[in-house]
Amino acid sequence: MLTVAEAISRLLDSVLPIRETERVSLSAANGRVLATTQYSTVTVPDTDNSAMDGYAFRFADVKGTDTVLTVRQRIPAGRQGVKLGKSEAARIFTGAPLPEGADTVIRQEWCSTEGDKLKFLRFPEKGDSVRLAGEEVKKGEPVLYAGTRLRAQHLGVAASVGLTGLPVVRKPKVALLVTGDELLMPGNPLLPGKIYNSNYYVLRALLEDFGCMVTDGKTVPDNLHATCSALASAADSHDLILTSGGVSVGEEDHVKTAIEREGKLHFWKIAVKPGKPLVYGEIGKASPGKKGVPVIGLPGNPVSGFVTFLLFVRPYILRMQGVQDVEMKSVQVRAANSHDRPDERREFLRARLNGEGEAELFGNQGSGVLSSIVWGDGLIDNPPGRTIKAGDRVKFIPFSEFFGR
Ligand SMILES: Nc1nc2c(c(=O)[nH]1)N[C@H]1C(S)=C(S)[C@@H](COP(=O)(O)OP(=O)(O)OC[C@H]3O[C@@H](n4cnc5c(N)ncnc54)[C@H](O)[C@@H]3O)O[C@H]1N2
Ligand code: MOO
Repeated sequence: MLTVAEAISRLLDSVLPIRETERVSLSAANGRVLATTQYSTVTVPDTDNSAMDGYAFRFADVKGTDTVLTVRQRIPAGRQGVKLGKSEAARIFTGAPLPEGADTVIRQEWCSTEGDKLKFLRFPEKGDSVRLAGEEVKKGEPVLYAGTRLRAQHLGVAASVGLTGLPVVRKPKVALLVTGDELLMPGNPLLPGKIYNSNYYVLRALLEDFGCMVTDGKTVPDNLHATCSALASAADSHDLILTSGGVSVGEEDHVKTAIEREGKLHFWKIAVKPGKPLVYGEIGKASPGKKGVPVIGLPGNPVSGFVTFLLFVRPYILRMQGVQDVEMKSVQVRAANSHDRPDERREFLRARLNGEGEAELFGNQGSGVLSSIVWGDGLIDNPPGRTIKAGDRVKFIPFSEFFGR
C-alpha cells in the first residue's frame, strides 16, 4: 500500500495542467484561478491622504501645544484642496488628499477649534495620520500572482487597482460517475435493500467548490460491462473522471478492473483510513504522445469519499488549474477525549474544536456515518498505530483549511 504522501506526490506528479484561459469579469472571478500575474497600472494611494477626520498642517509650523493655526479650507474625500499658507491648517476628512505643503494630520479628538483657530490638545509627531502615496502599491508592481485561487480579498485588490476583469484558467470538465445497484435518488420511495445516493450530492458540491464544471450520467450499475462503457464514454470530453464506489475487493466491485480494461491502472490502495481502496488510472488507450483521461475512483463509503476527496482530489484539481500551494496545513491541539483502537493505516478522524480549543473526537468513526462530518469541523491526522488519550497533542486540520485556499 502507498502512504498518503506517496499517493499525493504520484497524483500531483502526473497532473496535466489546463492551458486554456478565458477572461472573466471581476464579479464572475470568485473561486477561479488566476492565469497570469497582474501588475498595477496605478499607484495606490495615488496621493498622500488623511487617515483620520481632523486637520492637516505643516509639522514645522507647530512648535508646541500652544501653537495656534488658522483653518483656511475644508477638504472632504473626493475633493482637492489648495496649497497651505504659513501657519495654516485645512479641515480634512478620512481619505481626502492632503493639500500641498501639509505633511501631518491631527485627529479631531486631539485638538479644539474656536472660529477658524485650531489649538492642539496633544503634540503630534511628524507624519501622523497620513497615508503616503504608493504606500500600498506602486505603478508597475505585481499585485496578484498567477496560480492564485481568487477569493473576495483578491477581487478587492484587483478592483483597487482599477481592473475590471481577470484572465483565469478554464474550468476543469469533470465527469462524475456514481456506481452502485443499491442506490436510489432522493424523491423515490425507499425500497427494501436500497439506500439513497448521498455521494452524488457530496462529490458534485465538492467538485464545484473547487472550480470544476461537472457532468454526470445515470448511476452506473454494478457490472463490468456497464462500468467499462460509462468510463469509455466519459473519457470523450472530460479532463478528469471521478467515480464513487465499486473499488473494493468484492466481485461486485468493477471500477479497478474496468480501468485496467479501458486504459491503465496507476495505483490502487493507500494506507489511509478511511479511504484505503482509492484507485487512480487513466482511460483511453494512449496513442504515441497522447495521454489518456485521468480517473480517480473513490470508495463508496460516504465518509471515505468525502475525506479522500479532500486529501487527494482537491490538490489534484487545484494543481490542474495551476495552483501550486495545495498542501494541507494542520494545527497542534490537545485531544479532549480518547481514541483507543490503533490502526495500521494513517487515520483522519472526525473531530471538532471545543470551547477550550481541544479536539473532541466523534464517537462513531465508521466510514459510513455521514453525520460525523456534519458534527465535526475538521480531521485529526493520526499516525499509523497510534492511540490517543485525552490531553495528548494531536494534529488537527480544520475543514476551513481545505476550503479556504
Ligand atoms: N473484504 C473486504 N471488504 C471491504 C474492504 C476490504 O479491504 N476487504 N474494504 C472496505 C473499505 S475500507 C471500504 S472504504 C469499502 C469501499 O468499498 P467500495 O468502494 O467498493 O464501495 P461500495 O462497496 O460500493 O460501497 C461501500 C458502502 O458505501 C455505500 N455507498 C456506496 N455508494 C454510495 C452512495 N453513492 N451514496 C451513499 N452510500 C453509498 C454502500 O451502500 C456501502 O454500504 O469496502 C470495504 N469492504
Ligand atoms: O477505507 Mo474504508 O474507507 O476504511 O472504510
